[in-house]
Amino acid sequence: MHVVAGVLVDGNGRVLIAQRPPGKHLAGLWEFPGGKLESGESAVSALERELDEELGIAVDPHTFEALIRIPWRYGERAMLLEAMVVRAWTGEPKALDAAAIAWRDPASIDPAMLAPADRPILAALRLPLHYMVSPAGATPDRVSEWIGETLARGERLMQVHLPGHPDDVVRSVVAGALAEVRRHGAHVLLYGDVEGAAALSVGVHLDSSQLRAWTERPLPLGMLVAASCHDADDLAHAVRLGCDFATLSPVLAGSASGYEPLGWPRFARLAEAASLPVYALGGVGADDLGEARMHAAQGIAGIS
Ligand SMILES: Nc1nc2c([nH]c(=O)n2[C@H]2C[C@H](O)[C@@H](COP(=O)(O)OP(=O)(O)OP(=O)(O)O)O2)c(=O)[nH]1
Repeated sequence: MHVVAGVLVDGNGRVLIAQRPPGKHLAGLWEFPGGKLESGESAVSALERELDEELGIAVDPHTFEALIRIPWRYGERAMLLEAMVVRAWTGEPKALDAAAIAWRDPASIDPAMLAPADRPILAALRLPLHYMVSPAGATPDRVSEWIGETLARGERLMQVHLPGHPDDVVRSVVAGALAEVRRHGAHVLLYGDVEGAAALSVGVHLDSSQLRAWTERPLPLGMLVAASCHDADDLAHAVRLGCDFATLSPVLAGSASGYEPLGWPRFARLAEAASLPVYALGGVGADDLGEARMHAAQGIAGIS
């Protein structure tokens, strides 16, 4: 079953969510308006029709922006949920089919109120285009400065990785920067340190062996959990753990750990098959963002 969902975004960055009516599958949960493709219909035509039927608005399908594709399974029911961003329409959206509709800032939506397959859509909406990783080999002092410089450049998602330094030193670097990080509405993730992340109420980035070792999400919803993935198995595991996002590497350059570069076509196949936002990592820089977005990436991850 192929389902399309439209994420209407208004001029203030709020999105329209709709509550599924009583008697339907997932009744009472909130979703993005849309529905199933009819036979012979393309995804964009289906969305145009559904937005007319469910909200009474007219849209130009040429303006839709691909957001994320989520393969999902509700028991026996397997589906592909394809989400597209819609920024322009005519008419005032009305709840013609939904129990209710509401405009919300994505940051204020509780993922638990959404249909489960929509939680990765919310994650894709909230996450930025860049995931910045602290410079390899930097000292703790240098990483403290790097956090400030990175925030000043407008970046909002950062991983602190200080290999070879004790956990308490890394934690104090992050603790010292936390007020500034929060003031910017940014997020920081500790590499590999679940306990430290829980203590500081920040995110954690799991390495591939931790990804295998955990059997459930290591932190509550609201604290970001990310994972380093290299293949389809890793990505499937990250989805099972309920990770908010993953990095998939190496895309262009080989890695020190001996992985062969995936190349963009294989990256795209893996990212599309994964039900979570995926950042491209490994040999990619700021110039590759367009290429990455065309290949199903949430954005690019890296050091500079
Ligand atoms: N429309 C929509 N459906 C979603 C979302 N998330 C999600 O899990 N689903 C599921 C719920 C349903 O099992 C399926 C879509 O079914 P639907 O009932 O909305 O489809 P439809 O409008 O064609 O409805 P109908 O003919 O069954 O009345 O996808 C979402 O964001 N939007």
